[in-house]
Amino acid sequence: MLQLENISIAYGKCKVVEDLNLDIAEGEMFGLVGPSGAGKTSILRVIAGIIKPNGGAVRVDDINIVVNEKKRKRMIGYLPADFGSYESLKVSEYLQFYASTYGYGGKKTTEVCNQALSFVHLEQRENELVDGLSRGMKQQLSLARSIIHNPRVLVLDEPYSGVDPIALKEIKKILVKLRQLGKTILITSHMLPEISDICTSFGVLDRGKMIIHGKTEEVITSINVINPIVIQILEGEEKALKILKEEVLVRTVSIEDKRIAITFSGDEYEQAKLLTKLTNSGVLIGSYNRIKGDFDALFNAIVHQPDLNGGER
Ligand SMILES: Nc1ncnc2c1ncn2[C@@H]1O[C@H](COP(=O)(O)OP(=O)(O)OP(=O)(O)O)[C@@H](O)[C@H]1O
Repeated sequence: MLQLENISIAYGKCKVVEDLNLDIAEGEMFGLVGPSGAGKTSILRVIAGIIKPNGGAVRVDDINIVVNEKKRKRMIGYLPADFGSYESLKVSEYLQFYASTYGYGGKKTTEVCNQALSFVHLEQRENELVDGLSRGMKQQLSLARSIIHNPRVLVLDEPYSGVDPIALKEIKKILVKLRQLGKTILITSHMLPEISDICTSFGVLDRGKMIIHGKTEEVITSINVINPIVIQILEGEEKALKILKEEVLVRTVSIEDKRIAITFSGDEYEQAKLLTKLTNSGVLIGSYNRIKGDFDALFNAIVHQPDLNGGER
């Protein structure tokens, strides 16, 4: 539904993104993660029409919104990374201003502003000054601004940035509600753990290249291959080692403290089958677990390791 086609972005001579392709299906919440400077904000700015790409197209339902500004404005809602300062502007005035940029006027303005404010749970704050709001509330207000014209696609640049844990929970709830409404959402973050629980798919961007992407479960499974399975053998260690060394999905085998650690490239079914094979051959197993590892470590491993999708880095 939202397609980036050979997108290239450069600032002067500095190429930030080159020939990037991405296809996000309708209703997906796609998380774009990557270290600082990877090019996430630049990509969102291209989709939002803030900057023009040096090459390529951004399509929503086959309409190239890089050239069709009217459709882009109608179809895209954007939450920028920087909130900015709005001295002496009340919450209601802030939203009314953005509503007017979408052509709303009179009663309709009040209606869309109230709807957006209530969607992000800020209806009690309409008379407060924008600059007096907490960072979390500012992000909620920014979300209200991005949905005011009821766009089909939302591009959200680090909506959790700088917010406290309570606000983070609140914002996640709002995002899930938007996903349930069928919005197609592209959200950026520095950290995979922050978004992996709400995104249906995600990609990791490093130096302008998408080094891995896909459905969240699939990506997590493929990332998981770098985590070992640790097997505690109570009886039959020799037999277990023989089986494991012959198993094609087992990449490496090492022994530590009567426990065998293997790197295993199979999914959870193949993992279960291997356990059955071991026990059926008489090996007595005390425990058999895939070390989960934390997402931070996984993220660092992907960003600093060769491309798991097989592409060039
Ligand atoms: N207006 C600009 N002029 C020159 N260079 C820029 C400009 N905006 C971004 N860059 C450079 O482009 C690269 C990508 O920046 P971008 O902000 O897109 O990355 P990012 O992944 O969003 O990083 P962060 O997570 O820190 O926001 C960086 O090297 C940055 O310094």
